[in-house]
Amino acid sequence: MSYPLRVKLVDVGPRDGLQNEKQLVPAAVKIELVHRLQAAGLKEIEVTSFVSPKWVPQMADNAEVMAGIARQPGVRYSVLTPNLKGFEAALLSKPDEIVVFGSASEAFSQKNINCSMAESIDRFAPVVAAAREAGIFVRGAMSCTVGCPYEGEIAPERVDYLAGLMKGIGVQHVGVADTIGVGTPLKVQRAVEATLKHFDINQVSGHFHDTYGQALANSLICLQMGVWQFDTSVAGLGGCPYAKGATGNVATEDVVYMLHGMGIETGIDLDQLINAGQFISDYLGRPSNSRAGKALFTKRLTS
Ligand SMILES: CC(C)(COP(=O)([O-])OP(=O)([O-])OC[C@H]1O[C@@H](n2cnc3c(N)ncnc32)[C@H](O)[C@@H]1OP(=O)([O-])[O-])[C@@H](O)C(=O)NCCC(=O)NCCSC(=O)C[C@@](C)(O)CC(=O)[O-]
Repeated sequence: MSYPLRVKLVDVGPRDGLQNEKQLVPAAVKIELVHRLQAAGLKEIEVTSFVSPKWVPQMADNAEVMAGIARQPGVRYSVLTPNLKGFEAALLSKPDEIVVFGSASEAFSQKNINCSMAESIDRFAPVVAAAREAGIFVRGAMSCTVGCPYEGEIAPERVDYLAGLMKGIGVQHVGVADTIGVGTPLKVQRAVEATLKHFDINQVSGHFHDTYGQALANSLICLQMGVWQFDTSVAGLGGCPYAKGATGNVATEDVVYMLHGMGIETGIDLDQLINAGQFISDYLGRPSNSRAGKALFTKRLTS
């Protein structure tokens, strides 16, 4: 079995991780989290989303957070933009990358962005065109590629269809997301295979929530398929407001621990990453969801 020599992780903690928090997290805390993540060696951070504040109040400080970051050369800062209004607002914050987000499930598309899959693509098309015209890289997040909180299991044909639509409007990279963390490795493999009909292996990443404890196994099977880019969330923060019961993304610390243990480079300093996870967990007043993070932090205290 061969594995990639190097893996790129995008920490989505400041956006996906915090969007579902009931208490408003101050912009200064979000900015400090971004600073700690870049200090730990993360080269891409999903900072915030330019969505409706009525839908996701936690992200209402998007411009303030983007403006407050002391940007580090070599680090890419990405933001979610569901429509032209969001893109135009995001543009003022000079993101390196924008993310349009669609779903392989019709029901989730309606609940999350208030439109059908086809309508979402019509909305994304001018956003993608404008971003590419402005020289901004475009990623597409594909939600519910194995399971949906409203429709249940999702067939790979739905992923094939969505990936084809994303490709058709000029999206440059897609994330195969298990939004509610129900996927198991062979189902995830089929979703990735469906995506690979439209995108090159270098244009595909995995985005796995860990609700059922499958996210590391799902990441591993992707690695075996040659996928080398993953979204992860420091301290395993997260959940989507429109996917009730789903827990956070796989913890960045757990993925880094696994990858380093396999001899795969990430460029991330695990000690500093654990500090970042501890910082946000302390702020939120609850333990980190990262198994490796907790174990290594306890070991540090007792040695
Ligand atoms: C898409 C909309 C806006 C449609 O929402 P809508 O209500 O259908 O929008 P609308 O066009 O009818 O406009 C209604 C109001 O919203 C405003 N509006 C319209 N657009 C914007 C905008 N961009 N920014 C700020 N305001 C906006 C607009 O100006 C208007 O304001 P009003 O006249 O009533 O005062 C809404 O459904 C929305 O914001 N949804 C976002 C939901 C969300 O953020 N979900 C979480 C992210 S996805 C996710 O987490 C999954 C992912 C990516 O991580 C991968 C995975 O795990 O699956």
